[in-house]
Amino acid sequence: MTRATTGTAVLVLEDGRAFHGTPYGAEGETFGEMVFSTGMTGYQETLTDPSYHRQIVAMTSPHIGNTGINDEDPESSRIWVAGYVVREPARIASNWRSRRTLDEELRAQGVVGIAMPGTRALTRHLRERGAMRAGVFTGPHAPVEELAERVRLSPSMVGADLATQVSTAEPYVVPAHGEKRFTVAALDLGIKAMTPYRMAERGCEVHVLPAATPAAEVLALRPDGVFLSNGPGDPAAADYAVRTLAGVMESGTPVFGICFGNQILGRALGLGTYKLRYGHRGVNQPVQDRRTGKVDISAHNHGFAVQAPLDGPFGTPYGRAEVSHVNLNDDCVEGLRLLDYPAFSVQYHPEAAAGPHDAAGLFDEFCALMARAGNGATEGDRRG
Ligand SMILES: NC(=O)CC[C@H](N)C(=O)O
Repeated sequence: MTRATTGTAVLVLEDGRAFHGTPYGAEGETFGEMVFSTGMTGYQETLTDPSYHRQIVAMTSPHIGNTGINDEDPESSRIWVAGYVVREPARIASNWRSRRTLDEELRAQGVVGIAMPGTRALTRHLRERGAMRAGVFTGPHAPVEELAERVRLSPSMVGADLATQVSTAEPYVVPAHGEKRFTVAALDLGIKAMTPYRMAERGCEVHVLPAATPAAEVLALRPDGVFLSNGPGDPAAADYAVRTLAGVMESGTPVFGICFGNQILGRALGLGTYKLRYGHRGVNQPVQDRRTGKVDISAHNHGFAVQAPLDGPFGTPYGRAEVSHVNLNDDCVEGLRLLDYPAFSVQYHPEAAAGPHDAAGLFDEFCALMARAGNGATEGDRRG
């Protein structure tokens, strides 16, 4: 049972706007970039997604915590969000898998949050004014203008290198389910557990590597393909990953990237990245494959995007490339495909944790790319 909400809490934005409510989760104070997620389901996956490191997440779905917390759905070993904002916490957690309440879990992991009636007003404010920093303060607090000043002193997301802070310290292997077909080297820039799982299901043995692993160490595994994961922070600050990818691409190894990985591939192609006004976070973003016209409803969590020409193929150091997918809400780049090199990437989340499974076929496409490149056990195991 969730405790009765007592006491006061306030959410303060860097522009001085304040929202009042009651404490939810741990008491104290926290700072981060204020973002909102429109997902109606999947709060457990959202909370444990390393891409949310240093972000305070507001849920637009008004009732959060209904199914409690289970031990199967976390996407990593801890909650990563810097703070949590909900409208109305569920008073009862009810699900056969539930082990404890969301409130208990937030408290146990020291995550400061607020329950407040104004989540709609907050979301509209961010949509109009754009992304900004925020702080949550529980208990008796200083005047709002003083708190806003402290928020303005907290670090910005622009220029933040965060992937190295969330990445695995040591490499580890996720074995293939059934017969092994491919060796995949996955650069962990903030990887979610479901991602290597989706590849393992397709016969990939996935070697998950720390974010700053140099190309020579990646290639020493003699991988059939290299995967670049999602991750937190500004892609413009992750030069080490761009360098690693450039080294990998000199070898001709197939590449697949998602989210942060799409941005890193974009940078390796010589493209720029920029901060979106307020980003895409949720499980119902319409993305169109420009080759087939097919629309996937997809899971998103990104605040930056790649700047690329939409009017046809363009030149890169690896031959021609094109924008493969666009978001139908705002036309932003949602995927890149190289035409003269076996590499592609998407800005969204085919691992679908949480979210619809429309884009799961992209993992099959990666396997097909590795098979076509003449790698993998299906082509005869040449590596002995
Ligand atoms: N989920 C992700 O990989 C996010 C990528 C990047 N940090 C962004 O906000 O755009």
